[in-house]
Amino acid sequence: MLKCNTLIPINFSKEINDYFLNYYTINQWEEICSSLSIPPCMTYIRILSQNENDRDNISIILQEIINEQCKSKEWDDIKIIKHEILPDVLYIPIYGPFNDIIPCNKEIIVDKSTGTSILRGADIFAPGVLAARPVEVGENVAVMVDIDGNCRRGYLKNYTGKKLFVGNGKMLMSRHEIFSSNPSELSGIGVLMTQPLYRTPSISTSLSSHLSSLIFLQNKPSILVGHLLNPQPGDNIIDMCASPGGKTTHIASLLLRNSSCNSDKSSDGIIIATDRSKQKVDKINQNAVRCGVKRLVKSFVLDATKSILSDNEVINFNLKDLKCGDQIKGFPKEFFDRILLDPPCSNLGQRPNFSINVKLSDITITIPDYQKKLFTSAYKLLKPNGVLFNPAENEQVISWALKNFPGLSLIEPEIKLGDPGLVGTGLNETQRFMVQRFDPGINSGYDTIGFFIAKLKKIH
Ligand SMILES: C[S@@+](CC[C@H](N)C(=O)[O-])C[C@H]1O[C@@H](n2cnc3c(N)ncnc32)[C@H](O)[C@@H]1O
Repeated sequence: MLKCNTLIPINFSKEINDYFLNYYTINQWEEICSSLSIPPCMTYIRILSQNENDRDNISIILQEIINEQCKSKEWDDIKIIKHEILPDVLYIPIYGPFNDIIPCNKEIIVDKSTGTSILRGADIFAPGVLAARPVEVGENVAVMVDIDGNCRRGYLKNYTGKKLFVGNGKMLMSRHEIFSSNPSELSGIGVLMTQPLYRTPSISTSLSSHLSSLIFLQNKPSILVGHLLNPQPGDNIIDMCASPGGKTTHIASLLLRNSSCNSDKSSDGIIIATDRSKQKVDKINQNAVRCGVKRLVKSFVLDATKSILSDNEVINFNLKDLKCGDQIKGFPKEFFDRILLDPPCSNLGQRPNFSINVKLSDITITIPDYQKKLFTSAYKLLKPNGVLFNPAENEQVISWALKNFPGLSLIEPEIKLGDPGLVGTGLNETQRFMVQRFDPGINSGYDTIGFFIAKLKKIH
């Protein structure tokens, strides 16, 4: 039997531990560090139909696929569940860890992103296999993740670098088939995960079938953002950091649903989705097409830190002149009724993770400063009475915004699924209970990635 390391808590530097211990008890922080290395206990799925009754039908189709997978892998049944509060959400439990699995003698090595997908239920696509001793179709293998990224593709010997066991699988392709072509030319499942450390159906495999136009894999707090934004017919909405478009497409679906009684299609409203490169904007477009909301989504390349038109530029501005996919200069001040600002963050809350490389200065200076720059643009683009959503890095950015932008205030969220904001971060007691925090492994973060949401209104 091979001796294997299994998942261990994320190890942060002393300065990062000390920083977070200002806000969490030791027990809470240890729980967060352990939870970051394991998957959440649910996979969330947003249904793409605007008709909530379709959730039942989609749930039946999905359940059949899940039943087939469980049968073929000889697992107990796994039941899909309807979310009690979010009407367009289904979720599937992730069971584990199955620590009693005995690793097979032969092993293959996969990269970290493949390892992460395995822990969330995926089988292994052939390009994800980094190395293997000679192995044939049908053989069982232990699947190990290359933690330091040092394993060369196609390595033939026993890899002795740092590696972690994520389960056993069955080869659907031989070593020869996997390594005789370029990864870009390879496709299909190379290894079926028969005994993963965490057990849940592989929904991404199903996505290649007709289900891709019915469902969208998305984390629960991200789906919550769309519901809280609650787009209304006639609204001018912008999602300023939108790619790949998960939240944009959800907002568009909700707008379609909210406009369904409205026969005048020209007043449905509009969602502008911007990101900083053409490639990222193309991705938003692809998702808008897949989700059936292309009619409402106009996407452009725009640096959100420089998105306000000068007085001269405003004179010639006409939204209808802008061509989807183009680089644009920005928008007039106070142009939007609702703004979603989902800025880049430290990704500290993503899970599962094998290691996290983040510096304290990233969390306390670099990222908040960048978010503040983006926030300043968003504030200027917002109409008086407009609503701004900011899934920011943390409470400090929101507390800074409340002090620096007169007329801005937090709004009580209509749906609360998260925990209050942290103590000692600049928000007062009332404000703390108006933001929502999801900390991996703790209370509301038990079943999700880490996340933070604030809903603000510009009163004047
Ligand atoms: C957290 S992701 C957005 C995820 C997206 N809202 C979704 O739900 O699918 C942050 C995005 O911000 C974009 N971004 C970063 N800086 C930007 C800038 N100055 N202008 C526009 N987009 C920017 C990144 O390219 C990235 O796609």
